[in-house]
Parts: sequence; C-alpha cells; structure tokens
Amino acid sequence: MTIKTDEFRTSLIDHLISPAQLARDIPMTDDIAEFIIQSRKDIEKIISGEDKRLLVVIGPCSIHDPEAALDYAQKLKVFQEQYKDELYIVMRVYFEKPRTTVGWKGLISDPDLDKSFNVEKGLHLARDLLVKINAMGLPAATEFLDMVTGQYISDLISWGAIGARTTESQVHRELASALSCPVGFKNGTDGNVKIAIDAIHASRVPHVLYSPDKTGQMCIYRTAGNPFAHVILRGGKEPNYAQEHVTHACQQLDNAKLTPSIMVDCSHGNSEKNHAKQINVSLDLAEQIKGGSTNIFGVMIESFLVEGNQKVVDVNDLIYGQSITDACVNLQQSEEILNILQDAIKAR
Ligand SMILES: O=C[C@H](O)[C@H](O)COP(=O)(O)O
Ligand SMILES: C=C(OP(=O)(O)O)C(=O)O
Repeated sequence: MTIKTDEFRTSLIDHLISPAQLARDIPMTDDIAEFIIQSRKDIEKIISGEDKRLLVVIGPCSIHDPEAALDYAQKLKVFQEQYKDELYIVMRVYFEKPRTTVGWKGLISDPDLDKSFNVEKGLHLARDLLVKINAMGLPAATEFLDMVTGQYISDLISWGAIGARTTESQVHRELASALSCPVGFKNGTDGNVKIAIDAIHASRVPHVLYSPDKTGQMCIYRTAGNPFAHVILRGGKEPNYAQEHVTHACQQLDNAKLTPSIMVDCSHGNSEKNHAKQINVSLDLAEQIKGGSTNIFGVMIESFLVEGNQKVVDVNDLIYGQSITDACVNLQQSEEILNILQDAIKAR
C-alpha cells in the first residue's frame, strides 16, 4: 500500500526485536521472578507505612557502561546488608534520559554513545544488566520514559519513576496505571507539586492503554490502576525538601484524600545540580525524621563510583565509573549519607 501523505519526515532505520524474543535471549530465572515479586511487596509495605524502614533509591544518574554499573552494584550490595535493618536499598538503573533540550538519551537509545542508535544492542545490554543485578539480590529502579521500551524490561523492575518532564503527560499516567511495580511521580521542573498529585489520582484508576504486547503486536489493554503511586519532591526553581515543603505537600495530599507520605529526591532541583549538596539535603531530612516525622518514606540519591560527571569527548577516553549525565556523589559520600539516614531512623 502506498500512502502519499505520510512519512515525509521519517526514514526507517531498522525493525526491532520483540520483547518476547529479547526475554528468550536473556531470560530470568524463577528465583529472580520471586525475588522481584517480593521486592515490590517490600516496597509497597514501606510506602503504606507498614514497614518503618526508609526506602533508598540510589545509584547512577544514568547507565552508560554496564561493567561499571555492575561494579557499583557489587559495592551497593555490601551497603544493602550493612544497613538492612533501617534502610531498604534499591539501585537506580536508569536507561532512558529525558533531556531539557537535546543530548544523549540513554543506553537503550544509543549504547555506543556515538549517535549510531543501536537500539537492539541497547535493549540487550539493559536487560542483561537488570538480570545480573536482580540475581545479586539487589532490587532495581528505573524511569519509564518511552512508551514502547518498557515492555522489554519492566518485568525486571521493582520500583519505577515518572520524571519531572512527563508527570503531567496523560500517556505516562496511563502507563503508570498499568505497571506492576509501585511508581513515583516527580513534581514538575518548575516545582509544581499539584501535577504529581493529579498524576496519582489519574494513575490509580483503570485506563485504556495502547501498547505493543510481548510479541510486538499493537494491542489495546485495560489497565487495573496503580494503588502505590506517590509523590517525589525533587525541587524546582527552588529546593523543596525542607520541613515546610514536606508538610505543605503532605497537606495537599491529605486535602486530596491521599496518603500524606512522600519520597524526597536529594539530587536534581533539591541539590541545585551540585551533587555534594545531596549530603546537606539528607542532613535536613534526617532532622525531620529524628523529629518523629513519618511523612518521608523514601529518598533518592544520585551516586556512582567516582564523584562528579564528565562530558563525552572521546568514548575511548572516559573516566571509569563517572556519570556522563548529572553529577553524582561517590561511594564514600554515599556511605556518609546512608549513615546519616540510618542514624535518623534509629533515633526515630
Ligand atoms: O537526571 C538527569 C537530568 O537532570 C535530566 O535528564 C535533564 O538533563 P539535561 O537538562 O542535561 O538535558
Ligand atoms: C531525570 C531525572 O529526574 P527529574 O525527572 O526529576 O529531572 C532522574 O531522576 O534521572
């Protein structure tokens, strides 16, 4: 069939492997499946307040080097054991980056970091890494940005985020209503928390979602609604992690007849893009927790092997274990933050 009026601005790059074929290439074991189901339940209990530990979503801003990510996961596994009575650690394993304007959009989109867009390779690397991290006994967190690629990896995710740039998007709210894991909605980049509260309302109820199924066939799904959607305060024009902001957000949730409990992102607008300030943010959160607050059920931290970030000038000349997107704290600084948070939970 010839369509004369369409595809003026596209050219076909390639056909893509189906999610089912990718899962056959990189399967998960029954043990991993059980681990993920249990991790999601554990996180749900923390969100609902039944489990008093603090959920800590920590890891690189983005994954660009699976080897370094696995190296980081091994180090995080030690922390997981060390802090397990007070902190429930989930690794940030982010493969898709929303850009303010343009830039590298993540490992799935461009795994070779050279605009060659070998998406099939990116999907294989992403799924393989998630299987390995889960097999280590570390639950994985990711941002769901693309409406299609989630079908390739969502079975391996224990906690999901909808980012500040997409919280107000109807299709992302519909996607959250379909996801099998708990989902956090960031406040907008300008600091608007109401859009995240609206997103919780929207994603709690059933929707009709158009999506490929695991074979790649386009389908119409009825979604069940996600009962574990929540707000993430990430700052905006100004930081919004202080007690007054947390109280205000919780009042807004309460007025909207939603559970007044939130996650705070120590990075992004809250660190004013200065990674080291994540320590100050966690100190403030620790004071709130020590003061008896149960409003904060979770925190997010951007952390990697090496402090800071780097620009990709030559892909063969990158500093191992350092972010190529937002700057991160290193392992020593991460341990400092985890100690601060552990002490706060103990004191409460
Ligand atoms: O978390 C990462 C970044 O803050 C987000 O992807 C936006 O990045 P950019 O402003 O560099 O495009
Ligand atoms: C992009 C991210 O955050 P935000 O949506 O808050 O900018 C992120 O957490 O990687």
